[in-house]
Parts: sequence; structure tokens; C-alpha cells
Amino acid sequence: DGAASIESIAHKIQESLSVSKRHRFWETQPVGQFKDLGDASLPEGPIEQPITLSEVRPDPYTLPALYEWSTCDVDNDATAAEVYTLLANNYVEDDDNMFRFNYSKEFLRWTLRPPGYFKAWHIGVRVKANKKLVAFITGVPARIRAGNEVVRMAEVNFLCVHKKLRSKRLAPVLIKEVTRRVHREDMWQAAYTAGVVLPTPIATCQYWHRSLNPKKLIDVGFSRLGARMTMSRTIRLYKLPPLPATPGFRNMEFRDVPAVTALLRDYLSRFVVAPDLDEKDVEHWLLPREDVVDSFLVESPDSHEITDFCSFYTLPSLILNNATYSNLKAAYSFYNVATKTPLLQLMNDALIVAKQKDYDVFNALDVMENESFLKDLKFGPGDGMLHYYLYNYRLKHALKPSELGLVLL
Ligand SMILES: CCCCCCCCCCCCCC(=O)SCCNC(=O)CCNC(=O)[C@H](O)C(C)(C)COP(=O)(O)OP(=O)(O)OC[C@H]1O[C@@H](n2cnc3c(N)ncnc32)[C@H](O)[C@@H]1OP(=O)(O)O
Ligand SMILES: CNCCCN(C)c1ncc(F)c(N2CC(C(=O)NCc3cnc4ccccn34)C2)n1
Repeated sequence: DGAASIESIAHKIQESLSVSKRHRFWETQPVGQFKDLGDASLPEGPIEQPITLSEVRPDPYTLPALYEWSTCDVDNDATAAEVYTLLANNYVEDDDNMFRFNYSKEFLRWTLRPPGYFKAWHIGVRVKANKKLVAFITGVPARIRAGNEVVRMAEVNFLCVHKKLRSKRLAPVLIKEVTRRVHREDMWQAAYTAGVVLPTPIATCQYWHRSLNPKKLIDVGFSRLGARMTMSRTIRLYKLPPLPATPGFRNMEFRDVPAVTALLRDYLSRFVVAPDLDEKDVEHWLLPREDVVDSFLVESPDSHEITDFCSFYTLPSLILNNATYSNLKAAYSFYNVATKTPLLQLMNDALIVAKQKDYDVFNALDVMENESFLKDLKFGPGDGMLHYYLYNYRLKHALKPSELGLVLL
């Protein structure tokens, strides 16, 4: 409709402006630079070569005088609670400041402690005088394949500066410090996503939302009642059956790790950028954890072969000013593989179990093969774009979302 096309034009203008905008910090970094866009002579791969570990700066970057570095041990319940509270009050909001991500403590412990993680990469900044946690940034190690090369990278996330300390150029200091600590572990690349345009996205993806509780979504302003639609007609439109349709659809269990790993490795090999997951990674990232991550598979009733897999993670949002509701329960599509069951049917079963678990909305990016089911399963396009980035690694071409096999949390 007219409004959507005006909105997309506005998006394009905004993005073009940020291409012309100065990036005083990012222009100093080994990332694709806007001025290099279209220069096909630049080779794919690392932008800067590694330096010897003795050459890596041994001391932390200098913070403004009132602040100090503080490595955050999320195993410690009190520290985990401080990190949770900083993010719950100061992390990503939508453009209209109606919602803010509300990553749970258990979710943070999960995502920050994958196989081989480094406590030193969970980096906080505290006020010296009262030890208040006022900023945070994290890295976790991952093996990411870019083209035919598997690269050990840091996945950087949870960059957060307290609202009262914004626009003081603290973010570049946090980024340089996590970079220094990653370099100390002889790693030279990183992967990250952001809702903002920076030099230079390797892919730009669109969020899609599938209403599960349309009445609540409309009441809190997440969605709007469609033109010529009544509330009862809308509720009927999004209604789902009580049980999954696929025979053999069940929760993933520990014994399924080898088969799910094989299924995933084969499937993810199709994408230009994707994680290189081994059984330890699959055990950590995909075994169900209540209210953190859910995973299901289809075990063929006669052959007992595992033929399909689907998963979603739980990321609620605080609803910032609504008299009735304070929490939006959102599921985010994670990794899905369909080899026998149609992907449409598999994802519809995921919607069914999410509805049964009382989620309000099911979100999915248009990555991998998601585009093939979004419209048919009644997803609607969101307003949020998610840009993917690699640090110190150039790709010859930006990727279409369908070439991307990586979902960051
Ligand atoms: C080898 C290993 C490498 C490891 C590192 C890999 C890189 C990792 C990169 C981080 C991946 C993070 C992944 C996620 O967590 S994405 C989620 C980011 N967090 C939020 O959006 C939470 C709410 N916002 C805030 O807390 C603050 O606004 C933040 C902290 C975001 C900026 O604080 P503030 O608003 O007070 O600004 P400033 O004055 O300190 O600094 C301004 C400079 O910061 C650049 N900026 C702004 N937003 C982002 C952003 N999301 N990624 C990268 N850079 C960003 C900006 O372009 C400008 O630089 P330049 O334009 O002048 O050049
Ligand atoms: C650094 N890690 C990247 C992943 C973090 N993720 C999940 C994320 N990054 C940027 C987004 F644009 C986004 N969107 C989900 C869509 C959405 O649901 N939009 C309405 C909404 C509801 N609650 C919130 C909270 C914050 C922003 C938008 N919100 C847009 N998701």
C-alpha cells in the first residue's frame, strides 16, 4: 500500500544518507569501507594480516577517568543480575521506543558460554566510585565458514552504553577493547549484526512477524488492525490447530545430537556464510532449554530416521508504556532443515507449538530458505532491518539474505 512504499523510500534515503555520513571510528577499522563499494579489484578474505601476540597491546584501552574495566563473570548470580538489569534498561529499542529487548539471565548465560568461551570477552565498564555497571560488550568464539574458508571468529554482541552516557564516544573504546582481547587469543575476524547501517553490511535482512496473539499485539501497538478487518475476523485469520500435523514431530533430545549435527552440517553447506557446527556446538546451541531455546525434529515412524529439524529462541520484549501488558513473548526462528517434510508444513508445526507455549509473536528473518514460507504462513514484513557484518574479512559481493546461513542472537 502507499504507506509501505513511502516507508521503504524513507528507508532508502536514510540508508543513502548514512553511506555519505562520516564514520570517524569505523573509517579507522579493517572493515569494508563505503568508498570501496564497487571496487572489484579488492581480494576476498582478511583485510589486515595477523600480528604476533607480543605485538598485541598488553594493557586495556584508556577509559574516561570516572570509569574502570570490569570483566563480568556471568556464572556469578549477582553479576549476571547486573548484566541483565543494564540490558533490560538500556539495550535495543524499536524506533518508536515502545519496546526494549528483555534478554533473560538464563538466555545470557546460555549465549555467553558456548564451547571454548573466554570469560575475558564478557567486558563491563563500572563507575569507579560506586561500582555501578554502565556499559557492556561481549564476544564468543565461533567457527564461521565464509565461502570455502572456515575462519575462527568472535561473534560480538550486547554492545550497550547506559542511556545517561550516550554520545560520549564510549562505544569505540568498548569495540577496541573487545578487539584487543580477541587478538590476544590469536583471532583476527569477527561477525556481528546491528539494526543500524555501518561500514559495510555483507547482507541486509528483513524481519517478518507471524501474529500468534493478534489481540494483544494490536492492544500494545505491535500491529495494527488491517483495513476492513474486525478484531474477531483477525483472531480467526491467525487461528492455529492445537497439535502439530507431522507424524513423528517431537522435542530434540541428547541422543539426537549426532543425527541433527549431520542434518545441519549438510544443509548449512549450501550457504555462502554459515557456522561450522560440530556435535559439541549442536549440543550447546540446539538442545532445548526452557524459555531460552526450543528444538524439534521429525523421526520417521517406521525407519526412525531423523529427516527434519526446526528451532526457535525466546527473546521477550519489555512493553514500555502500556497499562495492561508489560511483556511481549516473542519466538525467533533459529535453524530449520527440511529434507522429507515440506518446509511450509514443518514451520507451521513450529507456529503451532509456539502458540501452545503462549508466545505472542513468531519472528523470522528472510535468511536461508525462509522466504519460501513467510507469506503463505501469514507472516507480515516488519519495520526492522538487520544488517550483517564481518570484521577484517572482505567478501567480493554483498550477499542476498537467501545466501546467508547464520543467525545471531
Ligand atoms: C577481531 C575481533 C574484532 C571484534 C570487534 C568487531 C566489531 C564489533 C562492533 C560492535 C557490534 C555490536 C553488535 C550489537 O550489539 S548491536 C546492538 C547495539 N546496542 C544497542 O543498540 C543498545 C542501545 N544503544 C546503545 O547502547 C548505544 O547507542 C551504543 C552502545 C549502541 C552506541 O553508543 P552511543 O550511542 O553512545 O555512541 P558513541 O558516541 O559511544 O559512539 C558512536 C560511534 O559508535 C558507532 N555505533 C553506534 N551504534 C553501533 C553499533 N550497534 N555497532 C557498532 N558501532 C556502533 C557509531 O557509528 C559511531 O561510530 P562512527 O559512525 O563515528 O564511526
Ligand atoms: C544484535 N543482535 C541482533 C539481534 C537482535 N534482534 C533480535 C533484533 N535486532 C534488530 C531488530 F530490528 C530486531 N527486530 C525484531 C523486529 C521486531 O520485533 N521489532 C519490534 C520490536 C519488538 N521489540 C523490540 C525491541 C527492539 C527493537 C524492535 N522491537 C525488529 N531484532
